[in-house]
Amino acid sequence: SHGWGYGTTNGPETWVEEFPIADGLRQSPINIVPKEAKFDLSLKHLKLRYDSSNAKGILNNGHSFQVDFVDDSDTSILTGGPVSGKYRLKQFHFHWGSSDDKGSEHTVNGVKYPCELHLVHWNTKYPSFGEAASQPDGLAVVGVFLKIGAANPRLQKVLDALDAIKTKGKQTTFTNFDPKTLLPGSLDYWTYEGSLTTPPLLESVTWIVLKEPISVSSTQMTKFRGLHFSGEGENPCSMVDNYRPPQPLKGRQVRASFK
Ligand SMILES: NS(=O)(=O)c1ccc(C(=O)NCc2cc(F)ccc2F)cc1
Ligand SMILES: [Zn+2]
Repeated sequence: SHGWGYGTTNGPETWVEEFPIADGLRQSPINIVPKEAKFDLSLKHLKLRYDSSNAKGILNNGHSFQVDFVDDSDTSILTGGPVSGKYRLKQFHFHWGSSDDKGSEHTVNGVKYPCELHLVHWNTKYPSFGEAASQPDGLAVVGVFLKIGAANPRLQKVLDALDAIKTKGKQTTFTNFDPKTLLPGSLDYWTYEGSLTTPPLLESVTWIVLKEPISVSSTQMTKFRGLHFSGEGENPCSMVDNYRPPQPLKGRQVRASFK
């Protein structure tokens, strides 16, 4: 069947047919222009408190791979930053390119990074992720750029698990992992009101994009590219270029937590 994807016949330009919100007023990702971002003194520092024992499993969902977390208690939460209340970590995943010159969803002054990490959190004022995902203040996603440089040892445990989830639908246990180890030294961020970057493209995300990238080596990037969009026994289709291009700002203000 012809589910959404990133190919020529089911890619981002076609999503509006089934998900008309694709042309909505607060779509993501966007191009971030640092000079046009407004420093906002009222923005608090980002507080991320994660419990490594909440890591549960790692899954190839046919669009990316994600590391899922136990989210039945407030042990891995995001507070502060641009949000009020507590947001629980649900999963993290990545978007990447077929070559090192593209792959991120957000861009900075039009520059694409080879990869972008998304840490997905939901507002605990709602009973579940699914409920929160349909509310304007339901989700908070922290975006982290990956830049080609020295191999990043913090990524290794994730990358070593990919051989076990090569094809769509495969999953395996993934425990004792603290996603804080994937964050850069500075938590300076840009923030704006946006959406999920994949269908159903719901406009429920407060985006928190960190200014400082983390490193990844070209060799490590080839590990991401070894995954398949396709299932076992199907025509093999490399999982690459699973990014949506930047969307119109439509009057939104991007704020900066730093000068
Ligand atoms: N790239 S991103 O960080 O913007 C992003 C984060 C999460 C999801 C997601 O959970 N999709 C499935 C899904 C969406 C719902 F809205 C409700 C349930 C559900 F499983 C999609 C995109
Ligand atoms: Zn994402």
